[in-house]
Amino acid sequence: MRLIKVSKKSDLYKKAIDIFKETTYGKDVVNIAFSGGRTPKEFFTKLSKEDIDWEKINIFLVDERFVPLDSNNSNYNLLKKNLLDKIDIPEKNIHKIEILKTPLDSKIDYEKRLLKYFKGDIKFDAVYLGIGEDGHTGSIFTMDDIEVLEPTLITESSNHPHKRITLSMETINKAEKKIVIATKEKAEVLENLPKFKCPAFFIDNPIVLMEYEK
Ligand SMILES: O=C(O)[C@H](O)[C@@H](O)[C@H](O)[C@H](O)COP(=O)(O)O
Repeated sequence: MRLIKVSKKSDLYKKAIDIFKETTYGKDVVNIAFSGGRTPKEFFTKLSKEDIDWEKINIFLVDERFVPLDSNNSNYNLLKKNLLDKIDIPEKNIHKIEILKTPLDSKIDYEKRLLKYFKGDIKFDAVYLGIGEDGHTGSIFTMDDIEVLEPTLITESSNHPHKRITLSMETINKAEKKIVIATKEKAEVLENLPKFKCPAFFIDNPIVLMEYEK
């Protein structure tokens, strides 16, 4: 694990942007997956103001709640409002998790498109992750969820609303970079990860951007 500690929230997002830019250098096509939740909102807003060649960036979702895409609870909607609507990116570069008739339909559809796009081997250049107070990441909530070897899975948790479609830990871990953005409220969870071995503990070699309380 690479731990980068910063004392200000704004530096947390600055580091996340630096890594984003580093990831794009020298590449003709870049494939990045973003998570939802509250943490990335400001990161998306700041990222939208950067000088980035969006033509070469393909944006995917790490996870999605099974709610209409224009709902305030949709991860795609968060990404759209705070980043996609503010940048010049071709529609074909945006790979959302479509909300179809059932979560299974959505999972199958996303997985099919991922496999087609990555020609069978789903490897992102970077995956941006958050961490829940219970140690979940993406929408991977339980130890059983971690074991799934398929590229995506459907999950649910009594502590979190909505069924979810999420990349599996297997897929997340194949990414070249796994970046975890942790605001200071998450310091305690991060500290306890080795003890409780919750899903976020199983991210392989992450870059953890952590805001610490001064
Ligand atoms: O859809 C989601 O909720 C997420 O992708 C989830 O994994 C999130 O990253 C963490 O729960 C942290 O959420 P907060 O940033 O809201 O604390």
